[in-house]
Amino acid sequence: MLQAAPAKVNLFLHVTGRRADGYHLLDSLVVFLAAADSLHWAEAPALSLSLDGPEGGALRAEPDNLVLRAARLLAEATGVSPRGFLRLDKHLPVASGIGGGSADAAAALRLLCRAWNVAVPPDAMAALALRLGADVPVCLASRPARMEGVGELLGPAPALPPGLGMVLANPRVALATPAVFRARAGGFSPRAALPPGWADAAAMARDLSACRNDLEAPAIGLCPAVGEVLAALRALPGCLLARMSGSGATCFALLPDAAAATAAATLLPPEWWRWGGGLYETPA
Ligand SMILES: C[C@@](CO)(OP(=O)(O)O)[C@H](O)COP(=O)(O)OP(=O)(O)OC[C@H]1O[C@@H](n2ccc(N)nc2=O)[C@H](O)[C@@H]1O
Ligand SMILES: Nc1ncnc2c1ncn2[C@@H]1O[C@H](COP(=O)(O)OP(=O)(O)O)[C@@H](O)[C@H]1O
Repeated sequence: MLQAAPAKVNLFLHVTGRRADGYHLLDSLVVFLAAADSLHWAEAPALSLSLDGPEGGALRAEPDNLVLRAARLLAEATGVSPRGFLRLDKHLPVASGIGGGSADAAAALRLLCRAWNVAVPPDAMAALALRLGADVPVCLASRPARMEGVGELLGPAPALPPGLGMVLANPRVALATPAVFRARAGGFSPRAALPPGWADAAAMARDLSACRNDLEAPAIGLCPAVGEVLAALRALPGCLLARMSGSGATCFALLPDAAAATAAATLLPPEWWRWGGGLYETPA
């Protein structure tokens, strides 16, 4: 059994406030890309996880993978004993602002519901997801969404133009989310005003240019290479908009089509993690 765990990109990220517990209130437009980890499950009496793939090495030393935490939480919530051999094929860089860990956790919840033949009502599933991370609820459906609250309030995204292309680039520096939030200075941004949809990529880029990622400046302060990545993305042929995703350090460039994005990614420095393609096609 197999479940894709697609990368998320925050097309903009406004920090609109702060809760008493220190978590930040956000307004963000989230889309999912064909760039993905994949999680595999096979029958086995005990629960285990192996890490594979080009980015698996970065996680091998960590004691508690989000996939195993998701599995244990689901088992506890449904009263089953956790079982199965899980293999995570890791392609997305760790701690990079494209939600790889959150996508893996969401994929584990979905895959194990099928594998263990358990059903959890959508509201309870969303609550379980939120316990694993603020970004996990939006990753459960892996569809474009307007994300607010600390990540738990999900609404429809504006209708997106078909065939969008996206280039991702990461300078191979891990940025820890809490450190970037801590480095943020200044006040809060307003909620963005968005239209019901965009007819083409240029119109979308124009409206998105009026928004921002409020974590971009603090991330550049902690990791100046983010500035170099943004400059390189802006110089790509066909780039309509370049911005950092989430708490970084991965940045994206929006292009009018996926083929142009695939070609453009090859122009970036080979020592960076780089990817070009289209949006994730959510299975019906
Ligand atoms: C910033 C975002 C934007 O999509 O993406 P990433 O950079 O992680 O990809 C997310 O809100 C991250 O979500 P996630 O990575 O699941 O965060 P969590 O594990 O829940 O929280 C990690 C830490 O980030 C800070 N945090 C996270 C979310 C939020 N709304 N406010 C916060 O202040 C807190 O310091 C928290 O302890
Ligand atoms: N399967 C996983 N993939 C990525 N990170 C994981 C995973 N399991 C646990 N982690 C931990 O979660 C952290 C990623 O969190 P975060 O900084 O929010 O990443 P991102 O910005 O990519 O969403 C990593 O530093 C790592 O310690």
